[in-house]
Amino acid sequence: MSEEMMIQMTHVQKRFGAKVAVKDLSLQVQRGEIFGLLGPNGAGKTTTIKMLTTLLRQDAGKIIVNGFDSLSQAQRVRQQFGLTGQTASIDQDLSARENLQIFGRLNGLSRVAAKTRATELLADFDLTQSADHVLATFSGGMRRRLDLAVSLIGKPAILFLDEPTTGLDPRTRTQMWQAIRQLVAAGSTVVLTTQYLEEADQLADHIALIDHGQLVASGTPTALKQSIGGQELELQVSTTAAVASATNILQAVLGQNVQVEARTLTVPLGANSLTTVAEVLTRLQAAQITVSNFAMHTPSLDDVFLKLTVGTN
Ligand SMILES: Nc1ncnc2c1ncn2[C@@H]1O[C@H](COP(=O)(O)OP(=O)(O)OP(=O)(O)O)[C@@H](O)[C@H]1O
Repeated sequence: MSEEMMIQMTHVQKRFGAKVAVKDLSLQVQRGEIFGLLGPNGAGKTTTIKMLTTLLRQDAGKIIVNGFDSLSQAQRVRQQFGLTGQTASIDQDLSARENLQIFGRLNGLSRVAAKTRATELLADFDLTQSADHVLATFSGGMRRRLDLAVSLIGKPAILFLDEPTTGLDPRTRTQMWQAIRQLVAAGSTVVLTTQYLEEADQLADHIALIDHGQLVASGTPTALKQSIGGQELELQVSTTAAVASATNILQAVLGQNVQVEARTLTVPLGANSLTTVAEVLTRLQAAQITVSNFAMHTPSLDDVFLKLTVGTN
């Protein structure tokens, strides 16, 4: 395995009875990146994360985490990562600082080291001001940041973030994204699962989209969006009588097939789209065709998701 690779899964399979939850899945996570694992409900994300974190054993294939084999070196693999979602085990009657110190001690740090680490993490996650308040007074966003801080006590090489911002308001979500970006800037590798495609788009360097336990697409968010097509121009003419001549103009200028639905015309745009769109408008005006609606669309990750996955429901 190359030095840059933090996780390498090759031809991994997992069944539950007759149900194949993960089928011949191969994935690679580079050191220092945010890797987004996406897929519809039942796609196999949880099963994959459980195998990566040694909570489940795969039936076939190989998983190497930071150089260690998930089956024969499970203990070493467990030392490589932090997991979020441990807030359940955090004591509500203690302060953020006290909780961090306790987790530090549980992670094998000395009393002094646990204190120092707690102070560092409180500063990193903007919790210094509330450090000595009991958790019962914390907002959802503060709890989530503390949860992230707790998972980083042992300075893990990899962090698994499962739905890190579910239920947070937009402002708090943006703060969480900032905290995650800072982690990666400081050298961590993050594996992220999320229902929010915008979150993956904002954060992930690389995305693997899975469905029915199989990889259906992988790449940077930009590459995935480009893979399902580039920009489209959509315009609506005000009268049905103008549809035919507008179609001719679009075809002539853009050299692409025009999709017509009632008075709405849709056509893919190539490179130099702004110049060609300007020409389309000039020609439509010259032909005295009135446009009642006009839009340019760039595919979003939602489009990628909907186009490439089916899901179980
Ligand atoms: N312990 C189990 N026993 C039987 N089937 C299981 C078990 N765990 C998962 N499955 C099945 O394996 C498939 C993949 O499940 P998994 O939980 O990995 O999907 P997921 O992508 O995490 O879905 P979600 O987004 O809903 O959490 C599903 O069809 C699920 O019903």
